[in-house]
Amino acid sequence: MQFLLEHWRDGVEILILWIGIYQLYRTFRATRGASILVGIVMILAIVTSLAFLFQLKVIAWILTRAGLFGVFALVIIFQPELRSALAKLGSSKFFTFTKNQQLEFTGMLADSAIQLSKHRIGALFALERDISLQDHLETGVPLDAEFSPELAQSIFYPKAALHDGGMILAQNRVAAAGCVFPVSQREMSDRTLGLRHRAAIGLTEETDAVCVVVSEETGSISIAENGKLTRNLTDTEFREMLEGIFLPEQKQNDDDAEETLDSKDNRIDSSDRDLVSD
Ligand SMILES: Nc1ncnc2c1ncn2[C@@H]1O[C@H](COP(=O)(O)OP(=O)(O)OP(=O)(O)O)[C@@H](O)[C@H]1O
Repeated sequence: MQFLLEHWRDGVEILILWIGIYQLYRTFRATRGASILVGIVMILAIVTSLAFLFQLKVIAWILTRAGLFGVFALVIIFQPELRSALAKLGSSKFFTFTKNQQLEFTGMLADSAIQLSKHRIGALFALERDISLQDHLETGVPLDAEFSPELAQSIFYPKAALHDGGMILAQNRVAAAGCVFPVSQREMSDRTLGLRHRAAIGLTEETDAVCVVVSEETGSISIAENGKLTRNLTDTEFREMLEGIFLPEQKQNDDDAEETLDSKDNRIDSSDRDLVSD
């Protein structure tokens, strides 16, 4: 009891630090700087342990003094992530969308891409996830507008001023249009793949964004994720894939419901067979 009374503050401190470090890790784990941070922490941990183990006083002294510069270095390395985290603090990133809002947005995006495809209007959408697309947003025209299929159609209409380039969707809103994305430099086996599709692959190689491409030439719809392009999706496949990415639970429920129906059908089928054989 005496021990608890004396040391409860230490426990609270450890808990606060643990929560803080875990939240930092969660914020940065999906970013490009995450591997750099892990590398720096590992090197620092090894060198510090060696310095204290072998009583290397000068190195230990340098490490303690270098800590301050280390903080500056981290601020510079994580500048894009910090900037977007601060911007999101002021906006609504911490506001999580309800399932219904997400379902509505995904449905609207699917409707929009299918409409564009029917009219053979070329389009490129990039959907921001954990990694900020701020750098790419700055290559285009910031909009911060509510998304609607009509707006997408007006923007990608071939004679419109912003039809060239990609549209960035962040927080279920149109963040910008006319943005230039990095074109994938990977050796493509398919030489028919033009710049719009390669830009979708390039952006999803560099970030965790998901891209939707509508081909002007063929009207086909493709989705790029993690640098992989899934092409020529039918309307149903496209809707299902979008749902699978943005509403995995919803998709799972739908699949389960379908499976239950299928198994019921199978049961009916087998009983029918019995009837026939009898
Ligand atoms: N780096 C880029 N970032 C964003 N959009 C781009 C980029 N490069 C090209 N685009 C868009 O792609 C259009 C050119 O597409 P291109 O015909 O080369 O590609 P594609 O993949 O064959 O597409 P489509 O099937 O629609 O013709 C440009 O008009 C421009 O709007």
